Amino acid sequence: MNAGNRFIEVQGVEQSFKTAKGLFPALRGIDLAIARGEFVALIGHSGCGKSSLLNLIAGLATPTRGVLLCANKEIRGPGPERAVVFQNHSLLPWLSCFDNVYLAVERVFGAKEDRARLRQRTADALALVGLAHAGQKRPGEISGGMKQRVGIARALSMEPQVLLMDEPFGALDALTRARLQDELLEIVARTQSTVVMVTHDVDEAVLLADRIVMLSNGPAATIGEILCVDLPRPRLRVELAEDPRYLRCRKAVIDFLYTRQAHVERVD
Ligand SMILES: Nc1ncnc2c1ncn2[C@@H]1O[C@H](COP(=O)(O)OP(=O)(O)OP(=O)(O)O)[C@@H](O)[C@H]1O
Repeated sequence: MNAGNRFIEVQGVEQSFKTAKGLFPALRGIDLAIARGEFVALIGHSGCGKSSLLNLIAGLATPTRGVLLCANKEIRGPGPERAVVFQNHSLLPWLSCFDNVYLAVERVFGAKEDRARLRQRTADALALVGLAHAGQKRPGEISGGMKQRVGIARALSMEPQVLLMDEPFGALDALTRARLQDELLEIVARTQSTVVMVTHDVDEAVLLADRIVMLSNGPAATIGEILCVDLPRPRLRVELAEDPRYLRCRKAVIDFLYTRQAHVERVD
């Protein structure tokens, strides 16, 4: 990766948490460079520190040691260029889907653009995830998959340079999850976004990512291995199922998780 391609940089990062029993070292010695437009999946056993690393890139936490950069600027807090999608979608239940997205659009573009333009941006983002018809519904009136799509629309509506996703499909049934993965592949291809996604799902990581960053078990988790997924795009899940390259990548991740980092907790 050449120097100009180091869009997100994680340099010598350590993250420790204060606990009742003293300082808990969650992450240690994390070095990672992510290129603009790259899709990176973070995978590892439960509790190894995936969310902690994502939160650091999001600027929701500051590292105990080391530094994180986005476009050569130190990450010192959250910013509209780095939008986050959480597993629980975190929509405001009293607002319509449209207004949930509008709120984010207004925060980012409200100072410079008129109301009609902001509404157009909101409508475009909902259309991008196939929810043009559901704008007036409240989160309580739509399915889990639709809520997650609103969360993605809200993130995309900010035109972020980076999409940070923490197990965005983890709470969904397998079919809905597959559909949203396919939609995400299309959206990312269209928007050329840089994506960092935390997942427990080996197939999801291989289907979506350009590189899979595998974290070792904690405490003091570090990057155990990075796998380049050399599958051409567009990727079609039905064709991939029997592709030897797909199966090779899948096996490499499974070997890492179950042989080298054997652990009994949940990994799909
Ligand atoms: N605020 C905190 N205070 C104390 N310990 C924390 C805090 N946040 C995370 N930890 C600990 O740091 C470690 C890493 O947590 P993290 O949530 O990043 O793991 P994860 O890989 O995302 O887990 P999961 O896959 O189960 O979501 C865990 O042992 C967790 O208990």
